[in-house]
Amino acid sequence: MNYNLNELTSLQEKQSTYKALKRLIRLISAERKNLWLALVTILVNSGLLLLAPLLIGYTIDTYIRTKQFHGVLLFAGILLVMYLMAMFTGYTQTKLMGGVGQRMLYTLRNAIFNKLQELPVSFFNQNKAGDLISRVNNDTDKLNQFFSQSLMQFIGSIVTMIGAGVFLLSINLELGSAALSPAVLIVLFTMLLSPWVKRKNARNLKSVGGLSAEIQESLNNFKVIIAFNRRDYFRKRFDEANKENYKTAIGAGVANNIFVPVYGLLSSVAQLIVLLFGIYLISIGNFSLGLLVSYISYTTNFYNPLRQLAALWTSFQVAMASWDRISQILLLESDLKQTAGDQSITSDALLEFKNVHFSYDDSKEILHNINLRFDKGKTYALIGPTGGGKTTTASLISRLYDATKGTVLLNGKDIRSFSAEERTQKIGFILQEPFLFTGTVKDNILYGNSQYKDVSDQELKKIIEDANLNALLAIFDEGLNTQVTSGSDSISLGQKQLIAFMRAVLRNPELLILDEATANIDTITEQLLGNILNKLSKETTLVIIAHRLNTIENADEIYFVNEGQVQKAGTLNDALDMLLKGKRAS
Ligand SMILES: Nc1ncnc2c1ncn2[C@@H]1O[C@H](COP(=O)(O)OP(=O)(O)OP(=O)(O)O)[C@@H](O)[C@H]1O
Repeated sequence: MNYNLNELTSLQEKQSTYKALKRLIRLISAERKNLWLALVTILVNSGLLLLAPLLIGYTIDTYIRTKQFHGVLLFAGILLVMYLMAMFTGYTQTKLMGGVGQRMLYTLRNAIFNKLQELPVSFFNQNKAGDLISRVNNDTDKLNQFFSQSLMQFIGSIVTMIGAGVFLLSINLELGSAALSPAVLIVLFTMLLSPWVKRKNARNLKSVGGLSAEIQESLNNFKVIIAFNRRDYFRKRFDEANKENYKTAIGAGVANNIFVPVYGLLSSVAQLIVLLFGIYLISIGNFSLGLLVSYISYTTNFYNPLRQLAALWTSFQVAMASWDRISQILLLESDLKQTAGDQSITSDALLEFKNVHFSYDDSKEILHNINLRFDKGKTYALIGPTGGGKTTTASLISRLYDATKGTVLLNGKDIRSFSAEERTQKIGFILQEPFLFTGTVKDNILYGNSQYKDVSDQELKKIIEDANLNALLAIFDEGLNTQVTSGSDSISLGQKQLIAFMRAVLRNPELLILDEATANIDTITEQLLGNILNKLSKETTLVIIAHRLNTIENADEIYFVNEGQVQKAGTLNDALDMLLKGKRAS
C-alpha cells in the first residue's frame, strides 16, 4: 500500500475545500457551545459598529444642523457606551476563540499522534520522521492560529460587510449600487486567485516538512557525518532544502500579499464614487449631508472588513493547506488491521507459512512461495547471506508486514485474525538494533508487559531471579535503576541488546525471535544468554537469526534464506556448505 504522504499530496490536491471544511467542522463540533457564544458576541459587536454611523448621520441632520447641543451630547454619550460595549464583546470573543484554538490544537495533536501509533511499519518506511514532526507541530499550529485569531474576525467581517451592504442599498438603491460595484471585481479577483494561493502555501508547508526532515536526518547521523568528514555534503543538502524553503516562502508571501493592495485600491475607488455621486444627489436635493456622512461611514464599514477579509483569506488558505496535510494522516487506514483472515486454511504447527510471497514495494519479490513450519518447543535457525531475506521472514512471523500472497498461520489460525495484543503476547522479537526509551532499566524491561505492570522492585527482582536473568542484570552498575537515555550512547549496543533480551524473556512468549540478538555481545555473556534460553519453558519456540554459526549449534532445524527462497539446510555442516558455495543475494 502506498503510504507516501508526499505522493498522496499530489493525488489529493484536487480535493474540494468544501469537503475539507466539512471534516474540519466535524472535528470542532465538541466546541459547539463556545463557538455559538463567540458567534453571538461577534454579532453584537458587528451590530453595534453598524448602528454607529446611522446614529451619527441622525445626530448631524437632527441636532447639529438645528444647533440643539444637548441632543449632540446625549448621542455622543450613547455612542461612547456603544463603543465600550463593542470593545467588551470584541475581547470576550478573542478570549473564547483563543481557548477553542488551543483545545483544538491539543485534540488534533493527540489525534495525529494516536493515528501514527496505529499505522504499520511500511508507513514509517515511506515517510521521513522530520516531515511527520512538522505536520504534528507546525501544521496544527497554523490551524490553531486561524481558529484563535481569524475565524471570528472572519465571521465578524462578513456580518459587518453584509450589514453595511444592506444599509447602503436600503437608504438609497442607486448610490448603494454604485458604492458596491467595485466589490464585484474583488469577488471575481479572489475566486480566480484563491486556488493559486492555496497551492503556493501547500508547496511552502511541504518544503518546511522537507527542511525539518533534513535537520532530523543529519542530527541522527552526526557521528557518521563527522567520522566520514562529510559535513560539506550535509551542509550542501541542508542548503538546498533551506533554499527550496526560502523560494517557496517567498512564493507564498507574494501570493498571500496580493489581495491587500488590490482590495485597498478598489475600496478607495468606492469612497470616491460615493463622494462624487453623493454630492451630486445633495446638489439636486435628493440627499442630506447627514446621510452622506453615514454613507461614507458605511462604505468604510463595507470595504474595511473586506480588506481585512483579504488578510484573513490568506490565513484561511494557509489553514486549509495545513488541514489537507493533517487530514492525509488522519484519513489513512492501517492495512494491518485485525480481520477474519483466510479461515479455510488451518495448521497444527505453532507457526506456519503457506505459499507466502512478499515484496516491500511491488517492484521486487523478496520472498517467493515460502512454505515452512515451526513447532512448539523447538529451536530454529535462519541463516543466509546479507540481504538474503532473514529479517523480512522474521518480520512476517511477527506481522510487521502482511504477506503479499499466501497465509501465515499462528496457533493454527490466520495470523491476521489475532488482535495486536494477543499476537504480541505470543510472539517476542528482539531486533537487530533494539530501541530503548528514556527511563530506567526497569521501565525498559517492563515495557508493554501488562502482566507485571504494577510490580514492586522486590517482586521484580524475584521474577528476574526465577527467569535466570540475575547475571544479566548484574552487568548494569545500578541494576534495575540504571538510567537509560533513548537514542544516546550512554550504554553500549551490547547492553541495549541485553535489556531487549530481558524484556522479551520476561514476556514469556510462545515464540521468540532473536534477530542477530547476540551480534554485539562478548562470548562469555553470549554463553550466559544461551543458558538462559535453554532454561526457557520447554514450550517456547525459538527462531534465531545469526551470522555466527556457533550460536545456532543447538538448533533443531536450520533454514537457509536467500534470493527469495527458504530451504531446509539439514545439519550445521550442510548450512555452512550452502553459505560457502557462494549462494549470495544478487
Ligand atoms: N523496508 C524495506 N523496504 C524495501 N526493501 C527492503 C526493506 N527492508 C529490506 N529490504 C530489502 O529486502 C531484502 C532482504 O532484506 P533483509 O533485511 O530481510 O535481509 P537479511 O537477510 O535480514 O540481511 P542481514 O543479514 O543483512 O540482516 C534486501 O534486498 C533489502 O534491500
